[in-house]
Amino acid sequence: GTNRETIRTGLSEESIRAAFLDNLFYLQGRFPEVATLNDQYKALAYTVRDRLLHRWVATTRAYQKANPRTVCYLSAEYLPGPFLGNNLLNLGIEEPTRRALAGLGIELDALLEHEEEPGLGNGGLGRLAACFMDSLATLQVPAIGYGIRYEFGIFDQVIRDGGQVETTDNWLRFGNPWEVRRPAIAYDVRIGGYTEQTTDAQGRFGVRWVPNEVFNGIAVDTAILGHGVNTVNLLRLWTAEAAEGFDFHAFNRGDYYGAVVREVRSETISKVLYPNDEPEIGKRLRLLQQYFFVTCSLQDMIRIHRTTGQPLDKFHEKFSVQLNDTHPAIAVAELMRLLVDEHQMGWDAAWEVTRHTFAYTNHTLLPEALEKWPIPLFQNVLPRHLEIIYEINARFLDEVRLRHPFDTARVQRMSIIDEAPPRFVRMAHLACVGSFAINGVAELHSRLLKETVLRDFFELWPEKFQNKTNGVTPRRFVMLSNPGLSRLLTRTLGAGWARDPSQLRVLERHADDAAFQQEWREVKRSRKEALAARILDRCNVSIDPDSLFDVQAKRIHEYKRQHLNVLHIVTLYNRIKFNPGLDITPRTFIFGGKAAPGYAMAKLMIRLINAVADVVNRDPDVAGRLRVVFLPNFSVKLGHGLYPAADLSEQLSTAGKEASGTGNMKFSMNGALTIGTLDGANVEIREEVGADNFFLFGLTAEEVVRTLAEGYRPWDIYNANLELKGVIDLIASGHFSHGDRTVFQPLVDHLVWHDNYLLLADYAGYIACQEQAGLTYRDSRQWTRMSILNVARMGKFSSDRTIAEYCRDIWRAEPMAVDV
Ligand SMILES: CCc1ccc([C@H](C)CC(=O)N[C@@H]2O[C@H](CO)[C@@H](O)[C@H](O)[C@H]2O)cc1
Repeated sequence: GTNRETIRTGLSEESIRAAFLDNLFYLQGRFPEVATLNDQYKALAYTVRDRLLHRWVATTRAYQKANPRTVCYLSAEYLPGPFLGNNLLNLGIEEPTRRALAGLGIELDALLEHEEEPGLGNGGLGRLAACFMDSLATLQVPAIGYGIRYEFGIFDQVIRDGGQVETTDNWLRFGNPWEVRRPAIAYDVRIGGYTEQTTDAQGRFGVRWVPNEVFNGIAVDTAILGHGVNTVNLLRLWTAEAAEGFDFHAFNRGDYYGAVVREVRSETISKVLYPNDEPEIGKRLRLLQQYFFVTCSLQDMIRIHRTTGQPLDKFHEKFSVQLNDTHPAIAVAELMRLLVDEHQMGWDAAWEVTRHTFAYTNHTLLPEALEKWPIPLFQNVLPRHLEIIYEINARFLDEVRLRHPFDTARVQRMSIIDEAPPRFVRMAHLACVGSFAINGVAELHSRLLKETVLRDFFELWPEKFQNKTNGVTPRRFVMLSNPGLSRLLTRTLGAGWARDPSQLRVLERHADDAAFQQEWREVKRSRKEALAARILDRCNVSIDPDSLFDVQAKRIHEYKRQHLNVLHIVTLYNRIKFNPGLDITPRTFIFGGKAAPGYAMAKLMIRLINAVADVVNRDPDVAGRLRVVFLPNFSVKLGHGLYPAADLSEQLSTAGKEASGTGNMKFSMNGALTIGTLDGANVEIREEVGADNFFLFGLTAEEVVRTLAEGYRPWDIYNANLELKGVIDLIASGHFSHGDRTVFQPLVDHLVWHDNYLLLADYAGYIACQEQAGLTYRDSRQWTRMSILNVARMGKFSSDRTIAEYCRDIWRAEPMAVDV
């Protein structure tokens, strides 16, 4: 006789079971005997969603009442991962739910496995946004995440004949129980057209923008529940629709295409995620996507602000808006347009509000990744914004000239407009001029930003520059992904570590305790066995859980140097071929990662990994001492099984190229040791865990610059290092490509003649460091000690610490408890 109340909100096994059966019947129209896996999953998802909803409503009500300062995160990408497991964890009902379902003969893990994840991002930047949303809610900071609800996310990767094949990510085919469509929250999005001067009744000059196309942005909301709190923050993603859908008149004229063309054109805006993690110049749809979600988000913030009754010139006191890289940077011009054109604010007053509203995070130093839009395209899509940007730029350059008279070169370098034909809008410059804070995502990266790509801006505004070293949420990446480790930590330290990871330090005193070490190894072992089972099932490759699991999982990119990892594998292979009795530490090399579809060298790197795997895995001389696996379709969900099972985490980027990295943190938090360069957050991980507990190799960022500046000749290294020459020649010989010497020629040629990312320069150091790691692994007492110390000292890399710093130093936002 559970009453209505508990069926919707009860957290007990009984009420969850009752609610599940209720939803299976009333929402899925099924009874248990005929329910499909998807029916069961949806019924459970709605059951869990119900238990979020009253917290969601309570949070919204509390925010309306208290009108707190609110953080708005503008990101073109979010990689939240599957929701069910994380919501069960944050509600603290995983066990009662598992029992409730078991009572009906249903495996919770089967439903967790069934869930499609929203792949609305490419990699690090998108996942960081999701970790930030988890920490903002867990720290009870009022926040809204704004983005795009792509109908098709990052492609699904299939490996066919050793190569990557992209297939459409139809993640919404079964619907999405976690989202709530808000048709009443819709905004006009104007595109193209022209502008004209106007004078209003009082004779005041203004500008009218006459667009040649208008469509709508509709809000689709997802609840983001914090861990162990009542706070539910909003992830508001915009979907595009035609202002007027079906054109009946066209239909009556028999012009059926005409009847639907507007619908099709507008829907295209939020149809698909751009699968590249570096910009492609001049993609009109990409600019449309960026403007689309920015204007809907700013219009939504202005609507919320007006409900508080506060005047618009206090907008920046209500909202702090973070620009997640330059992708939303058009927001600086759009807020000016809304304040000046739509709300008749004077330019100066509007600029005061704007420059105190935005803060900008840079996520990459790669020059080719800094977005700039050709002016003709910009003029065509956003004519009014171009005028506003010209005005912002004119006033900005006046300030630069004041500070640096006669320094025309500096003025040209700093201008938001790149005068090189066809002339471009530099989005990073617009972001810097329109923001009160600019930050990098790791100490080294933030320093290099000030010394290189944003040096001029640092010299002009040193007070704007900050560092905010990235972090990851320990909820998804330890508690959810590694419950065995989580239980061992809680039994040893109490449960406080999940909310305050600095408590992990207490583990140091257990690092040499034999019994604890044994438990520690069993936790890792069980995850390695689970991953081995998954790899056997997915890739039909059997791997030995006793071997050293050596893992590199991240987007495929030359600066991340997956091919340096392959050079090590072929080196070991050659050593075995040369001396079959060689006593090496058995290793299993596991790769995961997608390549941008248009990035030929990255796709060739995937081909090389699979080609080497084919040969090494069935070469009798190797006799199982080496195994190579490319795990297809790396995603947040696949990461759940990978991070806890790794012994060694590969962080091989050329120093100065990886802004931070976040996978490095997830591996280390799960007890993997890191082999890496002094790049990005590796530097700080090594500082925290101790140099003795980190396998370091490679040139430093300064040495990289010097080596390239002094004229780098990889050919000489190739010829001087016989083992390296043997490795490269074997690849070039076609040994891994059925004798076909042409397949990997481009990669080999690039290495020995250009090697922009200094693989050959770092090769010898890397191989020696790997030998060290292999030897250390044999001393399991020493290895386990290092593993325990790594976890003990990873507290800094919780995204809670990162978010607390953003709140203190940039957003000036305070936590606000919510009672239900
Ligand atoms: C326009 C295409 C595009 C898409 C994404 C990006 C991102 C900036 C790439 C990215 O994901 N950067 C990664 O951001 C992480 C979070 O801060 C860092 O940890 C990684 O080092 C950085 O490569 C650039 C260009």
